[in-house]
Amino acid sequence: MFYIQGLKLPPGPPRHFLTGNLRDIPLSSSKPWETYDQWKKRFGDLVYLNICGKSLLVVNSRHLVSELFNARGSIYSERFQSTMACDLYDVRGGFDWSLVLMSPNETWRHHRAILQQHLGRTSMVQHQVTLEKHSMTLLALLFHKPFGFLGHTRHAIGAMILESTYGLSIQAENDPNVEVAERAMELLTDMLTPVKYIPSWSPGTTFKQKASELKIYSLAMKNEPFAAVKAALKAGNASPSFVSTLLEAQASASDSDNGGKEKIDDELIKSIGATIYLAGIDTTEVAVQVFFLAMILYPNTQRAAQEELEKVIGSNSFPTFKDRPNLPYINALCNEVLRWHPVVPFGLPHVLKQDDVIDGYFVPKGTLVMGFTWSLLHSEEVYGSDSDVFNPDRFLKEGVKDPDPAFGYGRRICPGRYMADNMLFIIVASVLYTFNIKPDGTNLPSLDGFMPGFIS
Ligand code: HEM
Repeated sequence: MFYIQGLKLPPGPPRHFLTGNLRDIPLSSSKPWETYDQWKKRFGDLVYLNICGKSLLVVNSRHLVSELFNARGSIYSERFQSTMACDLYDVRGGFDWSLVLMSPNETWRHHRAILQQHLGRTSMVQHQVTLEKHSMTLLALLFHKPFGFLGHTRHAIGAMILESTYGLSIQAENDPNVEVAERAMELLTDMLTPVKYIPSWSPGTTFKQKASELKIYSLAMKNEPFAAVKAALKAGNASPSFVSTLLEAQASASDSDNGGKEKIDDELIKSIGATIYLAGIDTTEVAVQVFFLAMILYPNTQRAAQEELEKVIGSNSFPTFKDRPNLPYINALCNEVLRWHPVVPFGLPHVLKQDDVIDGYFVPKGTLVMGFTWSLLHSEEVYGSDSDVFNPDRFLKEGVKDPDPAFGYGRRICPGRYMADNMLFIIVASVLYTFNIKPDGTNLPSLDGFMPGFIS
């Protein structure tokens, strides 16, 4: 037992000499949340781990995530800096322009404020035509090559994001902007798998090469689509988009006194534009994959959703956002997708800025604090004893809690959540209206196929 400043650390599994709880972490499990859930049952709402000297706190209740990330948000909103293996070769440096990794400083606040204007609930109306257009393209692709559904949905989400951000039309294949962004994402994912965080991991030449390649692609991902919008504006043929609007605001601010407003420079516009793709593509794609999986495993739910679509939309048109208020079951189904298998099951860790005391326990500065999203969204008290079952009906009941924890916590809550919700809705409604989703052959897919990592 450890005692610091006269107070105990929160409870957790026994630690080994030097490595702490390293061996307890289920790094290669396809269901790591099961281990954390057992710890929750054994130790309670706070579980403390130490991985080779690094403190990790897992928070298991809605009450405590709200207390820490909201009420004490001023000290629970940092992101991890240095100390990780990836920093040795500047992987972080490759993306330090993105607000996802920034400390909560003035620059981060400015980036978030601009992003929230573009992606806030009320701004969604301006993106919906684009989202509807790409959902129709998705249907055509699915019709011609149904087995390519994973690639088609990723392409549709990428096109939705890139067109609303840059106003660029995306080619069906070999689009240069998509290729650059995809390579940057591929390298980043490869280098940030959990195994890379283990200090015993030994950096090698391949890692160094990938790190320098990542830097090149992360810059290209930021610069190239931005340059295309600038050129289109100059030529007078830019489609309206987030970036074109910001560039126009920038031009009008430099023509006049900007009244003390914060400056919108090229670097800021480029960084926010690329962050939208970086943070939005994999997350939304996984949510759509969870939807396909659930529809295969729960055919009665699929039928119930299709019956609602047929009743509300009839047979003469395809679903649009105008239909949304009349589709309670589809909305409940989208919520259930986010709840049943949360895309980021452990949340993105926040870092504690200074020593703190929680419920009489001492928590040291620098602790990585994770809201255990999977557990909050599978709480039997909140969602009932069948919380492991995919059942949209639970969201039709009065007073049931939304799956908000799926989008993180406090000051760092996902600013793209309304966009994600809109993309998920239009894809779910359009696909279910048009197709039956069935397994290939008689074998049902297994729930063991989830990949360990931040995004699962
Ligand atoms: C189903 C889809 C999505 C899920 C489940 C999701 C989930 C999350 C989570 C868990 C976080 C971490 C929040 C925290 O630190 O507590 C996050 C952050 C973020 N998300 Fe999303 N996200 C999704 C889609 C999107 C989209 C479409 C965008 C952009 C259009 C986006 C932009 C961001 C950004 C910029 C951050 C970083 C915020 C910050 O660090 O201040 N996300 N998201």
